[in-house]
Amino acid sequence: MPVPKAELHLHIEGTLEPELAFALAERNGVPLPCADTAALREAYRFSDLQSFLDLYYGLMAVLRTADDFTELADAYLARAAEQGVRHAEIFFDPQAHIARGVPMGVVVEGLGAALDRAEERHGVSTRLIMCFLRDEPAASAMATLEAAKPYLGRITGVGLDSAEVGHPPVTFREVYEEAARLGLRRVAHAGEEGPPEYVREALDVLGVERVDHGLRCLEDPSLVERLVRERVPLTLCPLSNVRLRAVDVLEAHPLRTMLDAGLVATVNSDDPAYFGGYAGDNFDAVRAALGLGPEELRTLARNSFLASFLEDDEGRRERYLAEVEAYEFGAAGA
Ligand SMILES: Nc1ncnc2[nH]cnc12
Ligand SMILES: [Zn+2]
Repeated sequence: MPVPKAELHLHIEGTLEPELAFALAERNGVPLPCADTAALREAYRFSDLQSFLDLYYGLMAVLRTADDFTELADAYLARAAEQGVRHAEIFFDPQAHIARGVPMGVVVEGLGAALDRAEERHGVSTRLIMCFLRDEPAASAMATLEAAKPYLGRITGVGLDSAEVGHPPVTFREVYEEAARLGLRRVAHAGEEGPPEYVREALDVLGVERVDHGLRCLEDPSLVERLVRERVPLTLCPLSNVRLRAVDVLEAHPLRTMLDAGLVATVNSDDPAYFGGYAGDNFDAVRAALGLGPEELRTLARNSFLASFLEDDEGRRERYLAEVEAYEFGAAGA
């Protein structure tokens, strides 16, 4: 069994495997731009974040009913559990669905049905985090937050994703203030393609508790010092970084540098159907490419639970942490 871990950076729409995309396309009568799953996989060659997002938003058209979302989440949870994920904090992009005529309620109820039985079926505890699309206006994000109000019992927090450069966190100040008033936890993508200044803004203006990616913080030593001092977790996604060309090759990924600097780094899969692997695959890949040893892998697993939003959950975090400390790393998968 792989090391127990929490997955904290996972877009549920990014778990749509080609086989399920074709099955849903047929069921819902939605045309796809590729003839078969092999042709679709061929299209998974990205030059940057935007080239990926174009395909990601296009393929979502197959998701129409609550059952579609339940099936999608259930398939993810099964695969994640196989790779040692014990707790998953799952992003979803409601604006991308509402714009296609799929209402918030369909999405949340559909995902919620899978999450409700995740513990029993897959042994995975879960949280749901609603992301705003930063390349849409702040007013649209605010309307989305309003539309989510009947479902806040199911939603733990808010995030910010989509095309980063040119869309600074400060644009969403009021939306995050309102989210905080509603008692929601706050995270945001920052420093994936955008500058270190966006990471600072996410902390100072949006009040985020974790930074998604945060890779480019390394360009600003005083920011790194602050992230270390304040123990702000970074949810890194190594295979994603290679596929979207944030780093050239996995061997050049700065994960080890970040751990050595004392950053609270975690390893996650982002959009596993598109980037070549789920959480355990990301652990295995960095283990091999960077030569990480058992104690570094244990630190990553420990960090994932420390950085999670599990504290309200009767001792679960402590139980998971105890499992991490007791885990014996072998030669096989992490
Ligand atoms: N890696 C990523 N960055 C920004 N937005 C995303 N939406 C899905 N995956 C994303
Ligand atoms: Zn992401």
